[in-house]
Amino acid sequence: MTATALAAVRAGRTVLRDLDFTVPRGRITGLLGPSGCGKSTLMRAIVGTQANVTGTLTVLGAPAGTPTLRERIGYVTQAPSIYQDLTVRQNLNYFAAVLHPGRPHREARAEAVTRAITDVDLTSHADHLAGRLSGGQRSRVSLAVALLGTPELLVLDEPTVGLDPVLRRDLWDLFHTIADTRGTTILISSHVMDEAERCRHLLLLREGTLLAEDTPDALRARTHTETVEEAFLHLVARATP
Ligand SMILES: Nc1ncnc2c1ncn2[C@@H]1O[C@H](COP(=O)(O)OP(=O)(O)OP(=O)(O)O)[C@@H](O)[C@H]1O
Repeated sequence: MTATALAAVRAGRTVLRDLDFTVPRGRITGLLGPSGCGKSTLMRAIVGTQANVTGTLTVLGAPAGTPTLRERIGYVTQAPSIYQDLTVRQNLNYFAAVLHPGRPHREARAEAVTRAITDVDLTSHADHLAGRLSGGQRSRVSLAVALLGTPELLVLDEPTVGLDPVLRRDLWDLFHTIADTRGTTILISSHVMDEAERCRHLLLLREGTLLAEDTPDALRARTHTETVEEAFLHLVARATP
């Protein structure tokens, strides 16, 4: 994925400006920055749902928003997008039917559902109501929905927000497994800087502009800091006159 001179305007205000970056394929890229800096807007631009975007944005070789990209991208928004009054399997059956409707696809659908439930390690909860699951389990159901179409690109908007450290670690292990075993490109946003250490590539965003694009190691090395959080603060201080 590459962006050149990417900008976005929301309600008359420029919320992304002059972004140039590359997201490498088959790896985990972290989109990090404080609340309100434009992470969700950028993700919406990438999946093609954001209005008033200018510049060039190429996703999986096609301009962002191209209809054929829809089934090649899995997108998990911040707000839970699953039905609380359905079980985990019923939720997935429903979304699988939207993706591949019709009787001829029935077997493939059932297989895809079972695989997605296994992928996110929820087999033992498959028949539990989504509304009775913990926050972390619900996040995993949303992720399973996104995995149904075997996407080449997964866009995950703050998937670990509000989760305890153990669940966060488990989810990150899952993201790495998905990237490593399937070559899926993953873009994950977070405002928690320590999550940056788990990414292969980083985009640091602040007030709609890109503060840095680098690997965590290179970022720490060139700012002479120990953590990405310190590196971020160092770069903010340098950028503020
Ligand atoms: N529906 C909207 N209409 C107008 N402006 C909006 C809308 N949603 C967000 N914004 C503005 O766009 C800017 C970027 O918001 P965005 O949601 O992309 O940030 P974010 O980094 O994802 O924040 P958070 O981490 O809190 O979700 C903010 O200044 C916000 O006020």
